Amino acid sequence: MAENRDLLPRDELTLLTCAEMSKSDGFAIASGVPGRDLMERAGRAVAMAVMQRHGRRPVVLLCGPGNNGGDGFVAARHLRTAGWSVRLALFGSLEALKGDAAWAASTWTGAVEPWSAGLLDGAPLVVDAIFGAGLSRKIDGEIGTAIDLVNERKLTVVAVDVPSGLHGDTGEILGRAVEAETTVTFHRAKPGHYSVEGLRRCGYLRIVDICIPDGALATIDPKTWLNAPPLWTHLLRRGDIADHKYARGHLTILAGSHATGAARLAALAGRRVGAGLVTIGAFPSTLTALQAAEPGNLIVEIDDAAMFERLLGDERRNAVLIGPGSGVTDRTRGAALAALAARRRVVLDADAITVFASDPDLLFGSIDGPTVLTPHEGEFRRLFPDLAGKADKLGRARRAAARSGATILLKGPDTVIAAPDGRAVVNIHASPALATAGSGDVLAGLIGGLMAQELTPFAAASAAAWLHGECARLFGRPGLIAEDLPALLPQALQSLSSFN
Ligand SMILES: NC(=O)C1=CN([C@@H]2O[C@H](COP(=O)(O)OP(=O)(O)OC[C@H]3O[C@@H](n4cnc5c(N)ncnc54)[C@H](O)[C@@H]3O)[C@@H](O)[C@H]2O)[C@@H](O)CC1
Ligand SMILES: Nc1ncnc2c1ncn2[C@@H]1O[C@H](COP(=O)(O)OP(=O)(O)O)[C@@H](O)[C@H]1O
Ligand SMILES: [K+]
Repeated sequence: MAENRDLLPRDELTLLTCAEMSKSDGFAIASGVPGRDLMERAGRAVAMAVMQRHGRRPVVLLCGPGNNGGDGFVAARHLRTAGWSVRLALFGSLEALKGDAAWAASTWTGAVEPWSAGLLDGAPLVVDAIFGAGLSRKIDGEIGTAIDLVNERKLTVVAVDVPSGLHGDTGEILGRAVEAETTVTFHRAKPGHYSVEGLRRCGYLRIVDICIPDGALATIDPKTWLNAPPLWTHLLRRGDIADHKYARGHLTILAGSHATGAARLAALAGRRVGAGLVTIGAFPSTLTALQAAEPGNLIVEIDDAAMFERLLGDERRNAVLIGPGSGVTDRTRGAALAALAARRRVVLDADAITVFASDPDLLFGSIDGPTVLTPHEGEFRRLFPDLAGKADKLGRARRAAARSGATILLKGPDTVIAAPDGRAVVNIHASPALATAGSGDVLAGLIGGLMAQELTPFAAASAAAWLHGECARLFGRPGLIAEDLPALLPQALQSLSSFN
């Protein structure tokens, strides 16, 4: 198999933090593109979005004290030139505007009004140019009142860069945030756009090119991408004439004393995604039941961790999945430690995460090879109590990956996959229908199946998360259950041909 089966960074899928975006602007300006040209393009793009997405109607621009407000002044000018009825309110004073924003305000010949609730009478379309990348504290006072009123009245809002109140990096809501119909952002999206709060508030996201030179990304060395097939589709095996099943890897899954369905779902996913063989290590009392199930699974008896360790004496068992239905037992803990010590490609999910709750450092100290942990928030809390329950999912997953030495796949509508070296991918290719028992087992099986085919943990977890979401989307009607997902994998894999 190919030597480097890692994710391929793609410029077009890069996500930039607010600081990285500001660095890009700096690069553009240093390359001879004046800052006001960037603002002109940004504001014009906002006006275009308003006109393309909405029929002509009165529009009110709410402008803040920084450059986000500057974009608003430019948009107001273009809308008025196009014949729209435009009113503009500024939070703060014209005299206090600086730099490009002061220039933008000087090109606006209409009235600059103070904020008043009356501006929203008659349900105008609202352009939210209050705060963007410069949001630095909770929104309250007059601006808070204005945002609350816009939201309460359910006015149609086009937001500039981010809905004001949404933090572009962490996806946190600082006090409150605008609920937008469309958000127009510039150059590249930010992680916050794809956080749960961002997905709720951005509406349709339009990413506009404002002519920042290509070289800008190279100077930033970005570390975050939106998950999509161009990152990893080249790593998926195509059939080779010399193939044999061992060439496609052998995934071994540890089942428990009950809930054998979890291991079966994972095994189906592992085989469908291309592992050459999948073995289920069965507890003695479940042996017969598992042997009577899917005929393509190999079943071996595993009483305890020592037996599992002996099983790994076969070098061809290159990937191991422990956790789905494995049980929170010494057998599970011992098997996980044996797989890590044997430097196999290891996926630890569910019970194999929970079993280390009393001693996470034992787990972290044992991770020295390609490893993925796939916690949901509850399981994450057990291993990383100090990082749990806060905003900034991306930052939390990154810190967990650095601390544990494993790739962390932190689940949810905005699944984050973070590698120990600081790289991260955000996956929003999903469906709420995945919130069904057993769907996580399928995901774990997909990761294990791809690791068996020697994808790196980061690439395997990214590809698996996308394929998992694609299966749910392909189902395309209500009533999805976990069993449906593996059956849809062939179609999901086939759909990747359009990305080649
Ligand atoms: N140079 C660039 O990077 C470009 C930036 N552009 C726009 O510029 C924006 C960033 O501009 P800025 O850095 O000036 O930042 P913002 O315009 O987002 O806001 C900064 C101002 O808001 C104040 N502020 C922050 N949080 C507050 C709160 N909760 N309550 C009250 N005041 C608060 C700050 O003290 C500062 O005065 C981007 O979002 C984008 O819209 C575009 O013009 C394109 C080019
Ligand atoms: N609202 C949602 N939108 C998108 N994906 C979701 C949502 N809720 C759950 N999922 C996905 O479904 C899977 C559920 O996994 P998990 O909680 O481990 O379930 P189980 O253990 O029952 O199999 C995860 O991949 C998660 O990201
Ligand atoms: K905004």
